[in-house]
Amino acid sequence: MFKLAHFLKPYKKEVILGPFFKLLEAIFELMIPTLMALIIDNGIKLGDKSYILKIGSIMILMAIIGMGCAFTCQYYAAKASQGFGTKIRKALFQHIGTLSYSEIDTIGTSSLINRITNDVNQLQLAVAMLIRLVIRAPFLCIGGLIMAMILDFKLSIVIIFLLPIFTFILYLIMYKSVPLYKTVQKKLDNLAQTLRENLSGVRVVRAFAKIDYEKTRFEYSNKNLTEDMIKVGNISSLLNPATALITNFAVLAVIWYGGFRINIGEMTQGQVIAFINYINLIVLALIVVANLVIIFTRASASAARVNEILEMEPSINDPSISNDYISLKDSNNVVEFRNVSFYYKNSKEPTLKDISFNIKTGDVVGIVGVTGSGKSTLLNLIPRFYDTFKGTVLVNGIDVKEYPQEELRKKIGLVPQKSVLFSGTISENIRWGLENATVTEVQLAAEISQASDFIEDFPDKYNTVLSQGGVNLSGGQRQRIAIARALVGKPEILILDDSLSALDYSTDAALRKSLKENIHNASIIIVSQRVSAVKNSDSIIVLDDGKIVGIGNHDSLMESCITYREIYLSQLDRKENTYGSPSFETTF
Ligand SMILES: Nc1ncnc2c1ncn2[C@@H]1O[C@H](COP(=O)(O)OP(=O)(O)OP(=O)(O)O)[C@@H](O)[C@H]1O
Repeated sequence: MFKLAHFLKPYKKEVILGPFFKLLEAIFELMIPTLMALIIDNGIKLGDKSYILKIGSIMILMAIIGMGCAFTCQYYAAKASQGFGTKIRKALFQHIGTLSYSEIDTIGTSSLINRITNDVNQLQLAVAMLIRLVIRAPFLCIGGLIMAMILDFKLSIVIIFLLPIFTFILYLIMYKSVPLYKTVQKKLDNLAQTLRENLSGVRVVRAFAKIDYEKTRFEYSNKNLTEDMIKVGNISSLLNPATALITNFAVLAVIWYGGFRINIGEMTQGQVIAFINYINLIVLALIVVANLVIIFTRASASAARVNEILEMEPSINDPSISNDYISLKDSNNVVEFRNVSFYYKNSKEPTLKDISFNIKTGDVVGIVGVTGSGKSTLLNLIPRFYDTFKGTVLVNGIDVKEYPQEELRKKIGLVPQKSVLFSGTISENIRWGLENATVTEVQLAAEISQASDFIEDFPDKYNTVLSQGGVNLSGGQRQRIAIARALVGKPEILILDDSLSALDYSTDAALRKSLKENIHNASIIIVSQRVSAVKNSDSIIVLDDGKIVGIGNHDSLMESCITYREIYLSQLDRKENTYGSPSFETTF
């Protein structure tokens, strides 16, 4: 937790003054039982109304000042803890932005969300408690003991006996419950993961009639978490009855021994009542201390999870020296792979094995291969979402590792397999590709991507608001907006990762024709499961199990590459059966 302390720096004043005001309140609170004793012994007993009024007024005044102190402390605690949380959330968010896919894969998106929300909340709570109670509770405990000793030293032996028994019980409860809190945190991650998958995939869940299966999965995670929570709750619930029992025994002992001492004139009734109040004060303060330990233990587990992210070094960094020369074109090969091999962190087998090929300026290159053969992985190496294990990826003849990432990615227009749009209008979504794009540029990109027709049909046209990332659009419409977003930045390399899959054959063909007619300076890489989508490309790369098994144009591959021929013939049969004739296999 100490590693996160610097986030509290801007709140030095609040962190110092908050506990100070709480301490003042505690001092007033400590004096109340003694003043009560005075009222009983000197006011009520002697029937001295003016004395009762005088001391009563002092008590009321102290209560009002105490309230003011408590309020001020509360204000400082809220300001510091909320500010602290906001700063950590911001730092986490920014740092996650610098991490590569590899680190994000390792932690998992749900866990990242949980850490930014739930874990930061735990830390906020700990800071609020630190300001409000960390000094007050021990002060009340020790102060209560001193006041009781001043009141009557002999009777305070009861408290001296009470304290170790009470501390032992607290220790037992915490010993059992604290490790469980750490497990609970992990199980919360699992629950969030299940929930996230379920909610984001709600359509698939329904389409596959998997509601019952998902229900069982959710119930399992939920039950798992609930069981641990109940265990923690059961253990913690022992605290109150155990405390009450011990306190009541202590009060009994005070009344018995105190009564005896009143009889022999060594104590007054007021003092015994004040003594009982001090016992309650000490016990309550001890319970607060126990809760503080629990809160801080949970917070330290959360702090470790937050620190894990903040200390995670991004595996992909910009080069340390500035490479001004990279704006110059260095080669005829826009993209080149030289003996590239790649592993995912958690896999034993390489996903890509010794890949070499090059793409010339203005070329249209298709990549085909069965599912899982490594097509998307290969594409992800071009914008350097991952680093190669062996070999080099070059863009314009320069190793991608020598580019500042932003510079490199500006050259590339990527349309991912799953079209991700953001809440906002259609034009805002397209402008993601080029912030300052003019209306004409946005419209042109939409026209090339065959999106303009359906956009114009919406009453608000380009100002149509996409709710929740475009759930109000069809899959094909989302894909076309994603393509327009990639096109508007006029990339040097346009990558379509199976991003025409949701289009019908005629729109697919029209889109490819439009790309060919309008995009002249860019090289285009098209990954597709459909051979028809890449058949007329300048060159086609055939991937099988992470290896290139063929490169060439359609005709040469039909002759030389068995895998390509098999894929083509299997699709030809299917298409003829389904659509009658392969008449849309035009353009590239
Ligand atoms: N983030 C990841 N972590 C670990 N393994 C991964 C990851 N992404 C993909 N893989 C694995 O790498 C292999 C290649 O996956 P990739 O997505 O590149 O295939 P693909 O050819 O694009 O498949 P598809 O046509 O189905 O999209 C698969 O075996 C997959 O399980």
